[in-house]
Amino acid sequence: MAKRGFGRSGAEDTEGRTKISKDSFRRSLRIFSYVLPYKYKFIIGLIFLVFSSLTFMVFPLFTGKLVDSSTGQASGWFLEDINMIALGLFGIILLQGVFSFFRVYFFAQVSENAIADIRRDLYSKFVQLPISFYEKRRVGEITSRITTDIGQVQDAMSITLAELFRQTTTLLVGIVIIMWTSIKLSMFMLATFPVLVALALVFGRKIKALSKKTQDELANTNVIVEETLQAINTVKAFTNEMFEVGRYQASLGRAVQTALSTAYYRGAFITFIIIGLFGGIILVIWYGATLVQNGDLSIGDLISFIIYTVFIGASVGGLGDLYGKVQSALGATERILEILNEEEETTSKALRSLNEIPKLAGNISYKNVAFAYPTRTDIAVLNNINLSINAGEKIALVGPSGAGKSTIAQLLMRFYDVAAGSITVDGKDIRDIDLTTLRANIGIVPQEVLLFGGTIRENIAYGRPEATEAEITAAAQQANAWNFIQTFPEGMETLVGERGIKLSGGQRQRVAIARAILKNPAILILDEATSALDSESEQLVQQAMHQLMQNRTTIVIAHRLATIRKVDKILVIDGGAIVEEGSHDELSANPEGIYANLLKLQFELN
Ligand SMILES: Nc1ncnc2c1ncn2[C@@H]1O[C@H](COP(=O)(O)OP(=O)(O)OP(=O)(O)O)[C@@H](O)[C@H]1O
Repeated sequence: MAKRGFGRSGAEDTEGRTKISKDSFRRSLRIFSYVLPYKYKFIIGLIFLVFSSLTFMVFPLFTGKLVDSSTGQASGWFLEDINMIALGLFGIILLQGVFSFFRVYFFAQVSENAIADIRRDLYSKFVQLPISFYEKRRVGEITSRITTDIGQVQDAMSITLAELFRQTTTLLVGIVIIMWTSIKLSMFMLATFPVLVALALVFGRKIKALSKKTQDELANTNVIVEETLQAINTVKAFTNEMFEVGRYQASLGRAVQTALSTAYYRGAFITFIIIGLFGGIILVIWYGATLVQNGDLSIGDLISFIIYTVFIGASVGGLGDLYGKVQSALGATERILEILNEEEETTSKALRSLNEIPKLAGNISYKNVAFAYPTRTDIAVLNNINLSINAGEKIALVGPSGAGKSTIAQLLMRFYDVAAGSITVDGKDIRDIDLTTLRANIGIVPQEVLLFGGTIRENIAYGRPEATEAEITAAAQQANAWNFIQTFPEGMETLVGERGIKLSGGQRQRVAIARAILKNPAILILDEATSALDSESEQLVQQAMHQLMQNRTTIVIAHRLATIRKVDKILVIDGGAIVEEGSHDELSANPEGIYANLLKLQFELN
């Protein structure tokens, strides 16, 4: 399971459960605001829950009376006839069945709808949270909020709460009824039976923990299998087959050891249940039988007493289990609420077409920009960056890996805010430009193009969802993508992504270029692919990029210097600062310069 760690306020154990306290309970109650829109259904469900719980409690009473009526001991009760009581019993069961149906039905309506609302809000929050939120957490951790945690809250809403109510009613009403039936026998039973059930519960917990340990050990052995099968080439290349077999066997040995020590406790548990719990029941029956013998109790009363005892025992056990579930649900609720309280980016919340968004001209200027990533505030990634690009100009950022080139581009999109200095677009600080307007005016062709599962058309249209068919086709043509798309039997309708065909790196880049063409932004960020494409594909991509750059302010993050000779200005970045600046000719004329050296190096490599 993903590690939990959202800087929670409540104390949580390793399984993500929160101690039940007034405070944690009060905080978690806020999740019930999601139930409010469905409150009438909730109340109806609650009424059926009360009815079904109460009819359930009448069942043993009628059973006892049925037995008593056979010996004529039921006289004086409102139903005396054996057939009438049996009929009444049927009636009760029928009612309970019907009540239970409506209880489940109404609670499901409430919980399914409320949970879908929470899921929607959580997802909507996720996509609107700033990138820095994601830097601090792992994806597994975040997705477990929307799966595991929500699942626990759903259980709580649909099952746990109802069960809690039902078991508590059973316990309280059960005790009142048995007291009323026979106070002596009740005292005797209450002194023994619940103690035994509680012991069984503690014992059961211990076994559950041990079983979990066994499962973990087994999971460890599976990790070895998965790892080695995935890297089977490496295993064979290093002739480490027997080494891996040994590792697997050692891991299996540990799993067996844990399983065997669990079996010891499990055996003891079963023995305890048989001797202890059933022994307890025998004691109650024995004492009850002596009361019957002395004429203090009727047989029917004893039978209903025993059934109530079993009910009470089950509810004591059930409540213990429910306590753990409520703890988990509280923990999950707090983690969900914590995310819902996170501050989101100030993007526009309305769905607007790109045409409605104001167009920027694309004059960019960085003034004394300094920056450190929120996760590593101690490391200055950029220092004192000054640059300006006029609308329509093209610049290239070059420099060693890790110099800060991509960071410069990311700051322009306001994925992060600068630590010092300012970035302006058209003379306005980007912190004062509406975030949606800013980003809608920037197009990006990333290094690694990720396509969504869907058709090629949908992937291109992602650049501007309202684009017409003709516009999409034109974009594909300009991006040099049309030709390869035509070679697929389904053309634009070809599925890509996980369930579809896999496009090559160059093809994916051309889809990304088509997306950017469709978006038609004033500013363009081209993050060149680090791995070289084959020369034909390279040429097609370069042509398409060239087409895309026309009349746009462009920042090229270049890894291969051959592709950037035509830009207006080249900035050499090293250690987070601009160390050289000029045209290709100017920079290559300085033999001591970094650019000239990079050129030489690439030339030698090629
Ligand atoms: N999300 C991040 N969190 C923390 N540090 C980061 C993050 N992204 C990049 N860095 C660090 O910032 C520095 C600059 O990274 P950046 O990606 O801007 O370099 P680059 O010049 O684009 O490198 P490359 O050419 O390899 O893509 C590097 O030292 C990198 O380790």
